[in-house]
Amino acid sequence: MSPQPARRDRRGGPSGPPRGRGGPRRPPAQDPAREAALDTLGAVREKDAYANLVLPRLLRDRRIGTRDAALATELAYGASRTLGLLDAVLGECSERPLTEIDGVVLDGLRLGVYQLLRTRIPPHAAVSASVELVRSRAGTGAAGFANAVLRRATERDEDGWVEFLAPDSAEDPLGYLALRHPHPRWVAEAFAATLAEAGAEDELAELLAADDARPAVHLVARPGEISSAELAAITGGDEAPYSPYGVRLEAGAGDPADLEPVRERLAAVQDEGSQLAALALTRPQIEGSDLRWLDLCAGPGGKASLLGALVGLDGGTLDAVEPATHRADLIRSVVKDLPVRVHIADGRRSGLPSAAFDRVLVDAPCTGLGALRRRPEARWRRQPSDVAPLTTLQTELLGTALDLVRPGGVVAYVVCSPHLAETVEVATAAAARPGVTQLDARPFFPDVPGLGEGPGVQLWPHRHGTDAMFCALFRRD
Ligand SMILES: C[S@@+](CC[C@H](N)C(=O)[O-])C[C@H]1O[C@@H](n2cnc3c(N)ncnc32)[C@H](O)[C@@H]1O
Repeated sequence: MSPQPARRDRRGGPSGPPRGRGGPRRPPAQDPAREAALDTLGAVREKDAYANLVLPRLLRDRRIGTRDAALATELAYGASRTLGLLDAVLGECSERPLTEIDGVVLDGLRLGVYQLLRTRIPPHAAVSASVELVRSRAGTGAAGFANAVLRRATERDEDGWVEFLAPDSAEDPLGYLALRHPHPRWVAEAFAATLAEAGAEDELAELLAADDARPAVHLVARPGEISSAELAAITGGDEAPYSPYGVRLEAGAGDPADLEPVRERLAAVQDEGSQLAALALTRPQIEGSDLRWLDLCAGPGGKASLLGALVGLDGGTLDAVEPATHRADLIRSVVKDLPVRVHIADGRRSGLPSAAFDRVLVDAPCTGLGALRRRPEARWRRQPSDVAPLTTLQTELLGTALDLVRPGGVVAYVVCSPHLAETVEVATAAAARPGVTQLDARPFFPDVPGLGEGPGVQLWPHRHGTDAMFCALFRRD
């Protein structure tokens, strides 16, 4: 069944106010969860803010209680993640183009459609709460418009809308899946290309579905301070399957920053894939000294903290380079009692001596397409044009790392992305340099299944429950 045509106003547009005009305002809605979610979407849209930084601050500042906080989180992160599907539904239900709808009204509509499609909130409650929210921010006329649009959105559930709006799954399977598990098409294409390289193209649906789910939180136990078994017992989590320092907590298990071992800096939040990539640098045997390690792109310090603790156990040191001052400050705060020296510098010209380091990590700036689960709005913000400048920087940073490592030493090139241009292509170009040998990284991810043909390792959310980290290892001859 196709949606009903929208009721038209005298100018021939759908009912509702023109941009920026509203009727008399009612007192603010008493709905702290939806208000916080709406303000989060507003900050993401207007200020390019990160939902997962804005919302926790709002919840704290407004002293929003646990139940409302859980609802606000579900709505703000869920709507940010599924934006492409929500806008496709709204595009069908509103005769006014979405670009002509006031931002705050559009965000209210997105939250409304999200509730209709993805929550158990009864449709009449989802519609009336969203309409009241719009009324409180944009007036009575906007509320009438929102009511008309959302009523049309109630005509189908999520499956119904996907079947109605998506391309035919036989003719355009990728386009279908990109709407079914909301991802921009170019991102789904990049994932499909990497899976196809590994002969695993049939895993795309599973990957996109995993990427569409709220991830578990992973903790890392600081080596020498606490074991993963102790950390799991204290936090009620489970020891991670692959990282000897990892603990997995249930998704939505509360704010991990409140956990005692995290407050006491015995543990930190770190995806298990990041732990594995950092550990891979430490595992290849090297001859001679092994006490001088370098993290060339270190902010905000997650891997520097793990590597600093490990090299410190043997009396060694880690140099950590980061050009952004505020991120260098974050590194300093997490490595306080570790043998780590922080340098504020561009990794390509840090002034550090060549051929001096035993092990070098290049955890390069990247598109972050491997961590879309954790950054709700990121998939819609990233653009294909972001890739080329990043691959240039990645190539330069990896080249510098290969100059800074000593003969016989090891370099790990790591990105949180499965995009072939950022992974295999950068690694292959580096391996072609004279005096550089790419190692098969798979043995340095012991007991991790599904690592493919090598020599690089690509982790996946649907296979490993980690972010889609890529790691390539090199030895300087
Ligand atoms: C993927 S993040 C590193 C994450 C970090 N290793 C961790 O585990 O917490 C990449 C970092 O590289 C930094 N960066 C950007 N350009 C850089 C450059 N030219 N040289 C060194 N670092 C750079 C970014 O500011 C960012 O902090």
